[in-house]
Amino acid sequence: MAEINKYQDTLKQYKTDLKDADITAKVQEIISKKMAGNNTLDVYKKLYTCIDLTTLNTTDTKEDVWKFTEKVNDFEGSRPDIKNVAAICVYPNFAEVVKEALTAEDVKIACVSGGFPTSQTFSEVKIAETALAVANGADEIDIVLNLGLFLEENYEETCEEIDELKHACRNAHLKVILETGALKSASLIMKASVLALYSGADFLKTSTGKVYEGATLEAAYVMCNAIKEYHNKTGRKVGFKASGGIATTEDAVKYYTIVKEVLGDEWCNNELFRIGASRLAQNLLDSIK
Ligand SMILES: O=C[C@H](O)COP(=O)(O)O
Repeated sequence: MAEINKYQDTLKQYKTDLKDADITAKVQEIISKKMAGNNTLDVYKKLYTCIDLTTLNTTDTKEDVWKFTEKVNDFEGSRPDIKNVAAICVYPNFAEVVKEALTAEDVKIACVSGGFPTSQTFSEVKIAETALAVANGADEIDIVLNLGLFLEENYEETCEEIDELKHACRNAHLKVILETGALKSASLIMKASVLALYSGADFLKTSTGKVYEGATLEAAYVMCNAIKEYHNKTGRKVGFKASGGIATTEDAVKYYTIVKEVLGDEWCNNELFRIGASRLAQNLLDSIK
């Protein structure tokens, strides 16, 4: 009971009864007033460096992943005015392939893990999968919040599982995917954000890009506000990753605008802001021509 109260008490420190209509209005105001100022070549170039270049296909082969990695290698130095993507994001069984193929500097290896994309498996399996991904070269691990536990308000087990996975990450960074398309309401997204933040997440990530609706600006706004409030209370900076369905330069600039307005310039770099995307990179390059 004491443990259950611990998580309820943590949630009480944050305003979690949010009205969806208020969030939508706030997002529209930010985009209409601030987005135009971010439609610049410098922002497009920065956005390129914030991409987690993703291939998460059921049909991915070692050869596909090797070629995917070679494209990132080939980009290195081909456009001296643009730095490379932040990371290559693959299924955990391909960490080793990326590690072997990757020659581009400063590009991280990110692996989805923990029973991605559903998180519906044994904690032991999630821990083993995560530990193996890290042992095989992953610098970053993207797991999905256990939505079943969260929605039945079993916050203790929800948080303990994240904490255990954080330990399995060792020095790798942990991104916690809230799957906001399944949570839907701003209040649930805020609660899930707070619990993930207090369980050791290094990044909050919106979506898996599978089954449910991907990132929305409203979810991004709520999550960035949670990160901001958490930083004000604790001093710890946690990153934000938007993912799922982000394909155009316009989409990317919109998310950048939300991050910049809520969290400030300090968050507008690939240490604290990522976009997970399989189709965005070429569109951004076309906008920079
Ligand atoms: O985390 C990354 C997402 O799965 C990518 O989604 P996407 O294929 O819609 O860009």
